[in-house]
Amino acid sequence: MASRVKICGLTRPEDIDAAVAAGADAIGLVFYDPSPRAVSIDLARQLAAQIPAFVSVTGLFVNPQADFVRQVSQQVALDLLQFHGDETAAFCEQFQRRWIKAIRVRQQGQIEQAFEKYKKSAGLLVDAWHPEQYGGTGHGFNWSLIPEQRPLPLILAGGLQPDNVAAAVHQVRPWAVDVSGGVEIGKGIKCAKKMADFVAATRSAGSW
Ligand SMILES: O=C(O)c1ccccc1N[C@@H]1O[C@H](COP(=O)(O)O)[C@@H](O)[C@H]1O
Repeated sequence: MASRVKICGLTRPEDIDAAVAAGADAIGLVFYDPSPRAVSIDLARQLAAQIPAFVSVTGLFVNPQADFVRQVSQQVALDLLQFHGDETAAFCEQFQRRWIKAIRVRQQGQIEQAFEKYKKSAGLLVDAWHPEQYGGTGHGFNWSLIPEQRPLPLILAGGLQPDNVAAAVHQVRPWAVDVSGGVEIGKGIKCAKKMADFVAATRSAGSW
């Protein structure tokens, strides 16, 4: 198996084209207003329409109102919902869409508990813990907290960049890696070269 690549927090049409050309398997659009990477529904609809078949589109939410998730889902061609806040499993399940849950890791045993709590998800995303931010911090965490036994696909995020993603893939062997800040030249402004280097470095880590 080889780790898939999701690039998150795109806000510009040219960055979508560059991410697709780089070989990203999935693109993430942020629907969380405080984020500098947040997109409006109108912009998201345009960006999603640019994405070709077999590259999936994920919508990222943080503690959203259910009506807002429904409104976005009706208007934007999303393949997957990503919940990055304190949402319960029951909340995430209500939309008749495939979903993944992100957790912010800071202690032993937390990931094992989340596998159980979110067992109906399509994957568990593990990100760095931060006292004030829900994600997109550019910080990593101690990968040795990640268990070998994984009842769900594990998506590794948090501070990944072209220079460390191969080591991350070697050590963790995640189903997928997810990057935002590590391929940017400014918040929400992606760099085509960094995205290409990130995908190439992930692929260079090989398969197992
Ligand atoms: O990108 C954001 O602004 C964001 C805001 C709130 C929650 C999550 C967010 N992004 C996700 O965070 C991880 C790690 O990002 P980074 O690579 O460390 O910058 C990733 O899944 C982003 O999609």
